[in-house]
Amino acid sequence: MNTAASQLQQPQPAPGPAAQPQQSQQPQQFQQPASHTQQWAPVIEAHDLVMDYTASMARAQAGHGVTGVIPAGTGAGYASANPAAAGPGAIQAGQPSQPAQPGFAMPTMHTLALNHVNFTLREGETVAVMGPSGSGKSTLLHALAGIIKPTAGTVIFRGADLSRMSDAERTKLRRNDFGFVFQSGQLLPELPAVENIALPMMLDGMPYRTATDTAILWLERMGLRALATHRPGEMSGGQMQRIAIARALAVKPAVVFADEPTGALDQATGREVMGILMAAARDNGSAVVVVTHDPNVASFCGRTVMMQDGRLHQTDANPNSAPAGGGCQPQADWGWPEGAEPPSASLRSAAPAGGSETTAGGAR
Ligand SMILES: Nc1ncnc2c1ncn2[C@@H]1O[C@H](COP(=O)(O)OP(=O)(O)OP(=O)(O)O)[C@@H](O)[C@H]1O
Repeated sequence: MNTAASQLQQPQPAPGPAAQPQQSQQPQQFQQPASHTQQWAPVIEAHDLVMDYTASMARAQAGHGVTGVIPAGTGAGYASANPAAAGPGAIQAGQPSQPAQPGFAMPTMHTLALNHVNFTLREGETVAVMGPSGSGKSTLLHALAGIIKPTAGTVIFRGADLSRMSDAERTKLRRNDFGFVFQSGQLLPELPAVENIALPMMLDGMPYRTATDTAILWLERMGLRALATHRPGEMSGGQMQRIAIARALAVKPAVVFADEPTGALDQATGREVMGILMAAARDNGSAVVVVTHDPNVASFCGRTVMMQDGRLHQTDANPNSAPAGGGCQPQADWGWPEGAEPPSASLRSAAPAGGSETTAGGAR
């Protein structure tokens, strides 16, 4: 990586409700890495999140807001994808919730994609979300990022309740304070790399020239200066992901949400992309939430949490990257931690009903 470019930094807003992204009219400058001493305050706090897609869709179709209240702790009244994990009174998948009435059957086979989840992300912290397919990982990420409105529960970003924001305010929040990296396909195919990176900055009001100058600096940092005028269709998967990372981080987001960011890459490229993502986020002071099936990807993060059947199970500080309690700690070379015990090893063996610091009403 270009040494000078690797120091690409932006001024960090002070944590707190009043913190706003700073919008410079100059290209970003090279600065010293951000201090992490102020990065322990919560940046996102999620309380008692419930996501019932069926109920939310029904309420939306009926023109109601999403205010459903579902009993905490048991998932009572709802089917579980894993009946053994369902609480007492839970309805098994495939069973109607009401006794059948002659001539009128209305099965409600709801599955809670989020079942009373609590989650705290601290400033600058890096967290991996793992778990089986369908366990609710992406739903959690989308709820934290304000992409979907949970059926119940609250998401607080630096003291502001997302559910109390208008759609326009939430859109602004996503644009200014959050960055997104998906598995693939997030780049606009008709724009060259430099404009793909510049676009979110321009949407935030930055003049074209300043935004593209800043984008060039990011391209240099990514080692992709030569691809500035290339369109996504002319790039490899790894190159596209590096462009996507630059685009996500160029707006100085407080939080980067990454959903399977290496899912379409081979292992070596995935390792490289994760190293770049984490180094850039660290230098930016951005917190990161990574949804992944890959324990090697999770091992880049300070902490791993495990989703199963809509519940968030135990948290596990990754010994190779952060002290207990999480936090973004730079690794020696931002490669795979050598000889690392994947955090998922212990998580995989965790009993679904084990103590959770993140399930509503559950003991830490
Ligand atoms: N838009 C939707 N409408 C209805 N149900 C949905 C929707 N999105 C997800 N679900 C359901 O919510 C549950 C959780 O899905 P989610 O995508 O969050 O799981 P995941 O853990 O991210 O899965 P994967 O690892 O396969 O991506 C699943 O049962 C899924 O079918």
